[in-house]
Amino acid sequence: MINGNQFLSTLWSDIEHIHAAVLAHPFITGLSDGTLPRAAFRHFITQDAHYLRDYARVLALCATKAHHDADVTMFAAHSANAVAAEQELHASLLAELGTSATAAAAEPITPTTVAYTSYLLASAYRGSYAEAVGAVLPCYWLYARVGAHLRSAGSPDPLYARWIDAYADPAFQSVTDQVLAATARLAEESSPAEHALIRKHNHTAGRHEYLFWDAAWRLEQWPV
Ligand SMILES: Cc1ncc(C[n+]2csc(CCO)c2C)c(N)n1
Repeated sequence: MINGNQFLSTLWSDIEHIHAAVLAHPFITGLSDGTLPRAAFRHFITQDAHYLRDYARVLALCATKAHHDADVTMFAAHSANAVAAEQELHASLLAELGTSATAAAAEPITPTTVAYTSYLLASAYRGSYAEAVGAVLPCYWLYARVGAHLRSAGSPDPLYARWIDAYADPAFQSVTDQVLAATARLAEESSPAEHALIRKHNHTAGRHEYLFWDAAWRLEQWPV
């Protein structure tokens, strides 16, 4: 049997370079120094609103596939409450950006959002519980770490500061800790083949997380 916390260290070392690349990305440095163009932030929030709708479904699939009652309850609660809290934040940020959640929902879903949500849905529908957990993990983990980093940096822009405060919130850090604990337990109960799948999905989802920031920075649209 492997040690769950050691496995978490391996998972983190697999995505550490992605975390470093995200912190150095002009979208993130722009959030904390206030230079991020509003258009890029608006693109991000609009695409993230699309993303969250599918992410809630992916978490519901994790709940369906979980092996233990406690994990069913945890993922079902995150699907219902944690995602809803983010959706509320987005609705209020969109209002301050001069638009609305309804208007944002009518905007096209851009290529990177389609790629990431399709990948998550396919992994969670088709894969084992371990695969589904591997795929959803970087979403929590990278946001918790990025939020903690940005909190110490802050932002002179009140709108960006509100976004940072939401992800640096201890409640948000605590949902991440719950998922990390569930992942550690799962690893202790899983085969080496499942460990390899968790690592593969953690890495691929981490890469999608980077792309998501980058697409907002580029104001990505469908070229045709
Ligand atoms: C692209 C993208 N990746 C991660 C998150 C953060 N996040 C979204 S749902 C969820 C689970 C609990 O709310 C977390 C941590 C985001 N907003 N957008």
